[in-house]
Amino acid sequence: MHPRDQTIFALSSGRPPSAIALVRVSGPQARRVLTSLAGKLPAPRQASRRLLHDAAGQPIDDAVVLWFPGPASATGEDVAEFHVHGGRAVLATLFNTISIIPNTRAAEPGEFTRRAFENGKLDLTEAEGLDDLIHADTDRQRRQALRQLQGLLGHRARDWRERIIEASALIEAGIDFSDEGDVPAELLAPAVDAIKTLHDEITKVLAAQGHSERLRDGLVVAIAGEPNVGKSTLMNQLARREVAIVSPHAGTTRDVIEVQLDLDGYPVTMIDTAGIRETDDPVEQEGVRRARARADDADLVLWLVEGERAADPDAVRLLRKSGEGDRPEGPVWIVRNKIDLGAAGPRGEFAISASRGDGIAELVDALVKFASDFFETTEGALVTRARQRDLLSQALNSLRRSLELVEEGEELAAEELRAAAHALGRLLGRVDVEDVLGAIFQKFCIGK
Ligand SMILES: Nc1nc2c(c(=O)[nH]1)N(C=O)[C@@H](CNc1ccc(C(=O)N[C@@H](CCC(=O)O)C(=O)O)cc1)CN2
Ligand SMILES: Nc1nc2c(ncn2[C@@H]2O[C@H](COP(=O)(O)OP(=O)(O)OP(=O)(O)O)[C@@H](O)[C@H]2O)c(=O)[nH]1
Ligand SMILES: [Mg+2]
Repeated sequence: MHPRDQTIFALSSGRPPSAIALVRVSGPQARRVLTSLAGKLPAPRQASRRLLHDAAGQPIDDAVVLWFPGPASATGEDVAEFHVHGGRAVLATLFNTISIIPNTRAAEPGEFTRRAFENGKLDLTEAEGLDDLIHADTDRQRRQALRQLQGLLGHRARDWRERIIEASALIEAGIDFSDEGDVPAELLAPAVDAIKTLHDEITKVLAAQGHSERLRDGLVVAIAGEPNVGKSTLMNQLARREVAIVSPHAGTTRDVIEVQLDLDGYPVTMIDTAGIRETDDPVEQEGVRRARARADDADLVLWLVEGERAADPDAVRLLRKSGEGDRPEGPVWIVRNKIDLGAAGPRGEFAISASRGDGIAELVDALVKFASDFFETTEGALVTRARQRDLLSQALNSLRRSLELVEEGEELAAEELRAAAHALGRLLGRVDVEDVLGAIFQKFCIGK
């Protein structure tokens, strides 16, 4: 039997033990699974309380079960759900009992969604949105993912694809009409207009993307500076817990330490690094190397200084020196720590006491403002991944070439339109799916 025809099951809720666990079953045997464990088939789409039994007739658990006959189910197949007590032994017995029913097996990551996709319940952009929604940590990430799950990009892409195919039909009709050589311009005018409008619309959607791809994994802010200035203390203050070791001993932090923060809905990865200095200790040298690398990649560096000392401009410049390629040097904020000891820095610096908490609220406000500027144009963005951006750009390039060709009355214009439609077909997962499906679904959670 083909793996696609097997009935799959998985724990769709979090790790046991949990108060309640949801086990989903999808495929042709879902009905049999449900009736053999829970007795007579419950009414479709209605919660029913049942005592579940194993193959020997022994009780497993007091449960709630649901029956979604296909195709009106999340996967498009027959689906059974078991809402059980989320203990390890309950789940082990439940899985055992299901798996001895022929043609059933444990689901692979993303396999439920893959089946939903294959049964036309969602397109590829919607499946990507679903995965993002499951991994969303902040409210803004959630809203962006939900827009995608609801098909906002998918609907636009479907509409563009249809209109491109129509324009290409117009051109082909024009070419057939003229027996030889050049196609009369007035015949092609409607197609030209249509292509121009499409080109404008796709350009706008791409331009409105902002940093939406970054909203998925967050803004990176690195805390850097010389040893012992209080970087780890600041990190703990921002994280509101003891993530990093603090000690009066210079060279305490060696590894790069990360915490995920939710700053007013903006996801921020805060990084604490080893104090940067010349050292003979090879372990510390490696720490300094990592600190430099991460700070160099960060979207923002908080450069911590203490006491009366001015920030060493050379050290700061060195940190951000490798603005190689097209990446500009990123911003650095000077943050003066330990102001409780009396030293006040020049204006334009942040002044804090990481250990007492002075100035932290102001620093956090500024970070929120920075994040909100960074993600400003992201609100409402429809494009959230490189895959989507690349395919839209390809469609756009093909449209532009087809416009040049059609204005010359060239037959090849239709070919370029077909390429544009093809790129949108790939975006939706209508064509050439095999190479992307594995890559997308294997990163999904089990049970989704
Ligand atoms: N218990 C439970 N909760 C869940 C899910 C689930 O599968 N089970 N979901 C899993 O993703 C999400 C809800 N998504 C769902 C999507 C489609 C259908 C469904 O039955 N669709 C049918 C009927 C549509 C209708 O009548 O509204 C269909 O599309 O034909 C159900 C849940 C989140 N919560
Ligand atoms: N008085 C005062 N002491 C502070 C403040 N912030 C940190 N310290 C102290 O400064 C020392 C160094 O703090 P850490 O946070 O470990 O410094 P670090 O920059 O992470 O040091 P390395 O990891 O070694 O580079 C500790 O003894 C802290 O308690 C502050 O605001 N005021
Ligand atoms: Mg430290």
